Amino acid sequence: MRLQKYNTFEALLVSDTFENLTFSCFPLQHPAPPQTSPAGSPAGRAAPVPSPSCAAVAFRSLLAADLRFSRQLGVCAGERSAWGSARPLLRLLEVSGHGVPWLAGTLYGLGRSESPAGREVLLNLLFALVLDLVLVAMVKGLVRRRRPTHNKMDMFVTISVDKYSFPSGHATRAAMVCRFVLHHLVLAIPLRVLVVLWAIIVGISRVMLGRHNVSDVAFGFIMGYMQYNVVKYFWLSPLSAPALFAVWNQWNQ
Ligand SMILES: CC(C)=CCC/C(C)=C/COP(=O)(O)O
Repeated sequence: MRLQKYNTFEALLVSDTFENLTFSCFPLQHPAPPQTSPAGSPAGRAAPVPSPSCAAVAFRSLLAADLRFSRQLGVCAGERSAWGSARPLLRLLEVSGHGVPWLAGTLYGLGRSESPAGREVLLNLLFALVLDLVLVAMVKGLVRRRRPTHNKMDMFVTISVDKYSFPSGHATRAAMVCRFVLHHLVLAIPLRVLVVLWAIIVGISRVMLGRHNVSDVAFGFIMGYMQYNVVKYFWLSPLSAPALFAVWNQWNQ
């Protein structure tokens, strides 16, 4: 049977419609009474099928709605999709929220920065970006939710866990970087609004490109928002990490 290939969470997610979901996971109607063999022997008895709880039915309904809604929003999933002509623009947005340019830009800034305060902020941004990659990889590897079937796997630089979609790494990074930038950069109001808009648009574009379901992005935003709290808690400074800054200063002399 097809379901035997999946773990429980995947089994809930492999079907694209509510109807498929009910048939491919657990039946939502009450099962037919178990059949017994003519002799009534236990060997001939069909295993009873458990009826799902209300919470399980509600959860599955939500997942089915998520899959269906995400498919409808995937209007740039291919060149021939409804809004396929906007795909190159959305792919540009994809690169703007990708880990490689953010890591490369931060490392470049660190190498060029001459002020200790600037270096401290950039070092913490580097820590935040690495933390984000590690946490997202862990959750993706644990949940193992497959990307939507309408996604074209033509993404720019991926790692093995990126075949999974929960949570969206772009959404976590966008939310975390947005909070980081708003806290540590002195920006005029229009620029602050632009940063927030960028984060929101990066998230929405993941669903429009067909890379993710809405729930992947929603959870990604929440996770990224909370990741900034971790960065703030473990903020690296000459006081909290004197050895690190001593090595750094030595290296830059
Ligand atoms: C290889 C490096 C440094 C980062 C990978 C960035 C990436 C491809 C994340 C996946 O994002 P989504 O989960 O939003 O598709």
